Formats: sequence, structure tokens, C-alpha cells
Amino acid sequence: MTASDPSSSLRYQSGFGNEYATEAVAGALPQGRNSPQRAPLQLYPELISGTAFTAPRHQNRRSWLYRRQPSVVAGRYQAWAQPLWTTGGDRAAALAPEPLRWHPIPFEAGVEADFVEGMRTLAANGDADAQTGVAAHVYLATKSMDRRAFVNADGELLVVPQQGRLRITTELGVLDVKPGEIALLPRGLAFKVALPDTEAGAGPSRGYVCENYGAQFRLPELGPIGSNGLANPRDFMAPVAAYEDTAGPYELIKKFGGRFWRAPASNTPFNVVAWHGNLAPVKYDTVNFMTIGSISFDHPDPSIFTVLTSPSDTPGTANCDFVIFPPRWLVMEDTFRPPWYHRNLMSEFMGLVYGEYDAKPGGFKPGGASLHNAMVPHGPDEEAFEKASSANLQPQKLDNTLAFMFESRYRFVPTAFAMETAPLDHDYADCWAGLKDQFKA
Ligand SMILES: O=C(O)Cc1cc(O)ccc1O
Ligand SMILES: [Fe+2]
Repeated sequence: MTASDPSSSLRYQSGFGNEYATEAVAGALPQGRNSPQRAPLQLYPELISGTAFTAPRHQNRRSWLYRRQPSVVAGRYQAWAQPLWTTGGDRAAALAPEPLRWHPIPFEAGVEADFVEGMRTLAANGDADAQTGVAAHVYLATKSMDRRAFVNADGELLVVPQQGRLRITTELGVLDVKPGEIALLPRGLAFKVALPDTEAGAGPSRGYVCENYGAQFRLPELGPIGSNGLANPRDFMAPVAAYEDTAGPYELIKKFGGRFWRAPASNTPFNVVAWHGNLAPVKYDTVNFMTIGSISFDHPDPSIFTVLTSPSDTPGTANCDFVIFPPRWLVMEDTFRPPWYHRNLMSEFMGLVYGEYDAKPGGFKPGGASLHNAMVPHGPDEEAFEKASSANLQPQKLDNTLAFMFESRYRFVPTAFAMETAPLDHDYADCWAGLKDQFKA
């Protein structure tokens, strides 16, 4: 099934992890086999395996690409530098068990950067070689990638635009993604990012990225919720096959083992004329999230807002959950409606795409971030506590808001950029200082 996006001219195939099939030129997909002696239209078949060959069938992800030249046709790699995109967490770093928060990460005056050059790692955990953990990055981009493609061998990328649309050209086709939507780009797939709004003079582009070194993000189990709800598979959009028809050299940038490499190529890597399979980039519009909450009393655990989960080998204890806090009704009776005060085994990195977050109405701003690592106490600030404790509990629409969380079983270690360059909110903990002992015996 294909669908079109009214906000762009692109067409998409709908579904998450299904067997997509698409050809930009009729007849380009072989029928009945994947690798005929001679593929149609003299294309080269190439398999990309996003999971081990022998991964269980329900987790197995691979796609067959039919392309004008195979990806082995490239020059030699030389070291390339992107020192602010780092990999894994330095577990030896002395990190006080304090809550951390950043004001909106500002654009750097006079710095021109594309999506890859503008990536700034705020915090990371795990180890890409061990296929565990995630990194939380912010990108600050001022220019489009033109004849430059990027491949990340270390993990898949979950992109959360906060300001400015992205046009993401991948080997498998093109995705237009705007704030409020997310994109999931498989490990190893070449892509480039153009900035249509920035090109139109609307200022630079910013957003968040979760780089996932672990098991691929997938839809969570629904348990007693049943067979519908939260993020429904049909609302994920994969691209249709599209290839660039312009001759001329390209630059390939590759992230591999935490280091960056650069190779020249004589042609575009975006030369796939047809593909089929279940490994694909997708986008998802969070307005389609069917949000579930309490319709009686109490504040449910935020796992009820999970869009995608990357499991670890301990059931229910994710390598990373991607959780959103979208517009929704609050109707709970005799309930303190914002998040409760809490400590969590899991580590919580949060960002805000737009609006206000109910636990921190003043201090947490779009483009900023917060980090509450394992067992670090946190919860509503004084203002939110006062308001919610005395609010008239009418049904209330929390509107014009989109916060999100990358929640990981592993402690996030902030980078030197996060602690020294980014605008760390040194007064963050003061937001709770006024919560007095009101005990009346
Ligand atoms: O800390 C946070 O703001 C995130 C969060 C939200 C919520 O509704 C319940 C628990 C939780 O960690
Ligand atoms: Fe929390």
C-alpha cells in the first residue's frame, strides 16, 4: 500500500517492518528469486542485513537492493574528524549523582555545519562494539549535505527534529520529516540530509538524535491494551524507491567503531532503482500516537507512552525506550496529575520539541535537555507542585506540547561538550529547593 504526505510531494509505503516492495522503474525487481543470473535492467543485486542471518524470523530484518553500481565501488578510506560526535560512555568519569539540565543548545555563531558536522553528543552509554547502549545527540545544522553521503556502522539513528524540516535522501528513497515527526534510519544505510527551511531562509535546523548501538527499535508489546493503540504500524511510512540521476563525484563519510572515515566515490550511492524487504528507513508522525492514560485515578508509569523500544537481554529492561509526552487529556480524579517524585533504576534523558512540559512549566525549554540518571531523585518543580496540588480537577487538555524521553537501563555519561560548552543550567536543583516540610501531625 502506498500513501502520500500532504505536506510534501513524496509518496510512501505504509507499515513497520513489513515486506515492502518498490521499483522506480517498472520491471526492475526480479520476480521469484532475489539474485537471478542476470538481474533485470542490468542492475546489481545487493543484500543489506540489519540483523544476523540467523536472527529469529520475527526479528530478522534485511532488504534486497537492485542498484546501478554495488556499494563496493568506492575509493579508499582516510581518517576524518568529527570530535564532537562521540561514542559510548566513559564509565570511569567522575559524575556526581546530580540532576542535570541544559538550556536550549544554541547555534554556534559563524559555524557552518551540515547534519553530520553539526552533531553534538550530549551523553552516551554502552559500547558500540558490544552492541549495547545509546547516545543522545543534538544536531545544529546550517547547511544541506549536497554530494556527501553518511553511513553509520555503529548504530541506527532515531531523529527527532525540533526546528526545521529535513529532507532525508537514503539509498531506499526519500523521507520528508518535520518537527513533530521522527525518522528511524537503519544502521549501515547511506543517507544525506537537506534542510529545505534553512535553504528558504528560515534559519538553521536543530533536533535530537538517539544513536542506538543495541537491538533495533521496534514497536512495544501491547499486552492488555490489545491489538490496537499507541503507535499503530500503519502510520509508519517507508520511502518508495528513488535514485539520483546526476553524474559526478561523491564523498562518503562513515562512522565505524566510534571513528570517522572519508572516501571518495566517483558516483552517487543513491543509485538504487528498486528494493524489497523489511529493513527500511521509516518516518512517523506523533500526531498519530493513540495516547492512553488513566481515566479513573493516579498517574500511570510513562511506559504507557512508549513509541519504540530497543530491548536488552533482560525482559522488560530496555536498552532504550523512546517515549513521548504528546498533547492529551488529563481527567484523573483525586489525583496529583503531573509526574510523581521518583527515583528510577532506568536513566532518563529528556528533550522538548515544542511547548511546555507539565512537570517543569518554566525551566525546561524547547531545544533544551535534561538528564536524570539511575536513582537520581527528580519530579515536578515547586511551581508545578503548587499548581497541581490545588488545581480544580476538571478534565484538562494538555495541548501544544511534545516532550520525549530516551530511557535506558544504562547510566548516561555526559560529554565534555555537555558539561563545558553547552549551556548547563547550574541552578537546576534550585527548582525543588522551596518544597518545604509541610507535615502537620
Ligand atoms: O521524569 C520525568 O519527567 C519523566 C516521567 C514522566 C512521568 O509521567 C512519569 C515518570 C517519569 O520519569
Ligand atoms: Fe522521571
